Amino acid sequence: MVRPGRPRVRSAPVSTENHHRDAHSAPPALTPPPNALPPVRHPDAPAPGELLGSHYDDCFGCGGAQAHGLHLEARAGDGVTITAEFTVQAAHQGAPGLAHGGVLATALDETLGSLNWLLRVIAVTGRLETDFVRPVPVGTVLFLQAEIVAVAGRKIYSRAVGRIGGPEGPVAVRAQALFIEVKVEHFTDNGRPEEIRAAMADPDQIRRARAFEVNP
Ligand SMILES: CCCCCCCCCCCC(=O)SCCNC(=O)CCNC(=O)[C@H](O)C(C)(C)COP(=O)(O)OP(=O)(O)OC[C@H]1O[C@@H](n2cnc3c(N)ncnc32)[C@H](O)[C@@H]1OP(=O)(O)O
Repeated sequence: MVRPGRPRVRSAPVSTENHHRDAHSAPPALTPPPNALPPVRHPDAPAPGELLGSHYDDCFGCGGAQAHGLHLEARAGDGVTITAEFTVQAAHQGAPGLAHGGVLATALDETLGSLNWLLRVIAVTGRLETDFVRPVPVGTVLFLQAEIVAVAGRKIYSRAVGRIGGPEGPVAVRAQALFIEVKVEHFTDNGRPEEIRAAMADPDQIRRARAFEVNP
């Protein structure tokens, strides 16, 4: 019998690739190749415990000039690790009272991006895979821990976890990422000229360099 109403949705055959991975294995593009090396902390990297501070005032992730930004604060850890925190604000909602998934992905991206400062290389996100494990209410402090796993040429493999409330809190989000090292021209050739000019004109050499994550 054919029933009226909405057409039935037939499911198309789906690749089984992701279903056969166990919970801890990375997909191929996020798995360091055999020639990958352990990351090396730059000798001038911030000391463990030191706040990294915002790299750019207008950064949505960490900048102070973004009223509705995350204002994420990252702190260097031991080795090539960092911790970071941000408080979910009403402006970050997706569903009522809950953080938007894209905002949580931004927090992971920003945290993982900040990690590269410990290597002192300029790198951008090539791939970011996120697992959303539990909902995150407005008002929550999301506590993030991130580490670089390996480096292969220009490719930097890293991962992060975000917990509710603090380092012992329940896991809310996880991510694995591949960052790609770039030259400063990546920004100067592609960014809108007015912001590039303003950043380059900053007399504070360190701030100017960090706007593009350049080794000062
Ligand atoms: C306190 C201060 C901190 C500062 C904290 C700063 C935080 C900043 C915010 C967080 C970071 C961001 O959001 S950054 C913004 C979001 N990201 C972007 O806008 C990037 C847009 N994409 C691009 O511009 C480009 O696709 C690049 C640069 C990623 C790659 O282009 P390319 O330079 O031409 O390099 P290409 O030859 O294609 O790739 C080099 C190698 O990487 C691999 N590769 C490249 N892309 C991918 C990919 N998506 N997935 C897998 N693999 C990839 C290639 O296979 C190749 O491997 P092999 O053949 O060598 O093996």
